[in-house]
Amino acid sequence: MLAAAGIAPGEALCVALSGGVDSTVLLHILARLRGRGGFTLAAAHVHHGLSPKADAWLEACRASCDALGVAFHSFRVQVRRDDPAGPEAAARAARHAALSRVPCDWLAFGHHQDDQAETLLFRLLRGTGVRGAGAMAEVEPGAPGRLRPLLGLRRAQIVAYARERGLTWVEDESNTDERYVRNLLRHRVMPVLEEAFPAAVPVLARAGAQFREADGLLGDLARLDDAACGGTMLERAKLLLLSDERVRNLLRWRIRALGLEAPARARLVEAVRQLRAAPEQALRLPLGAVVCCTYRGRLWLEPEGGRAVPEATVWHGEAELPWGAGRVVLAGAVGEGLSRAVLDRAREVVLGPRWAGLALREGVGRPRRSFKNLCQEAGIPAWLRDGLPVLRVDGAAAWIGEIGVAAEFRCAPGEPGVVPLWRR
Ligand SMILES: Nc1ncnc2c1ncn2[C@@H]1O[C@H](COP(=O)(O)OP(=O)(O)OP(=O)(O)O)[C@@H](O)[C@H]1O
Repeated sequence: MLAAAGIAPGEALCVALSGGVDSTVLLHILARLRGRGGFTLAAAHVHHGLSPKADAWLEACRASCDALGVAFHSFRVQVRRDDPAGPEAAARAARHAALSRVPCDWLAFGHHQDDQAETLLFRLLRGTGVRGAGAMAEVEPGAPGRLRPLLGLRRAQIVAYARERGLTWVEDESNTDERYVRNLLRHRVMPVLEEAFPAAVPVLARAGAQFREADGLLGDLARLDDAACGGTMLERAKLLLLSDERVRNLLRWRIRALGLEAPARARLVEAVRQLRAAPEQALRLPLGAVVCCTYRGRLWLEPEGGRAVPEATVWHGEAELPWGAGRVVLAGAVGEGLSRAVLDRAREVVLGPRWAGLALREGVGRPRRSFKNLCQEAGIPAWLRDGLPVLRVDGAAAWIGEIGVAAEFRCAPGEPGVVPLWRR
């Protein structure tokens, strides 16, 4: 398995050592393989301070490492018992954050096949999608990567190994809420399941591997659909040519690519329904941590609560300026856009957001219209207005993204001009 993970000679492995039987056995096996595997070995223990035995666990881990000549790291983390996520989840988050600071190429965990089967069942019963049903992978590339070399072994095999070799380990007596449900599953449900289906554990573990494979394929499909729909800003019309399932899969994939949790299925179902029901309309569809925005044939995701209003930048003739998550390209042209001569004569040209009292005259002889009126007429929804780029020339609005150029700045036929293009 270590070879299959692509562990190169000289790479640093670190066992996440709780002091329980699983990670203690893992430590012993890896210590024996050290010479042949060509990797360096260390272990790290996280002291959560939740149990009165926490100090003893840390010392037991240190002693196991000393006996094997394995470098030992320990971390003390603060876990609030009243954490809104619950002490178990808070401890897990703090533990994983601490472990990811260990200077190593791979962290090795002691999860085994019974853990895998329980994880899958637990997640299915709590409600999960294909991603969650994939449970735990043997190899998770990353920095550091994660390995679970014991995933193919049953708990009983691990305990038998530990007994045969006279290893000592500590027992975790914690019984907080989530543990309680997990323990119920482990001690009451699994034995009944195994009585009826003797191969329940390996079968469930295999199902996890199949879900993981399916999840990988869904990711591949989303990547293809994303590219076909235009990449960064999706083309709504192309997106709607896909089946509902593929649109949902693509949105889910995009949300995860932002490092966020995918929303509940019902939310995605509703969002896709609304996208189809009003294919022309500007929409803001809540999807948990993000909002799916559509406007004029484009579709994109924004953080919930909207994006920060982009900052103003002075223009010194650059070909483009950053604007929020996108940019404004200022392309040279003839007889089009803003008059180059007028811009060159200006004391200051700034790309920034709208300001109070902003108004613009679209044509010679036409009245100056307020920003609000211009937006209303152009059908620009209120939620999009703070994010519109405005080119301000000596205090006057010369161009507003999605609206256009002011009459007094417009380039005459045959004259050199500058055409601003907002690329999101
Ligand atoms: N306090 C700890 N310090 C270091 N490693 C730990 C600690 N607790 C658990 N681990 C590592 O995590 C593995 C799984 O532990 P356990 O089953 O208790 O955690 P879990 O909460 O079910 O899993 P996970 O943290 O992956 O969600 C252990 O075999 C061990 O490798």
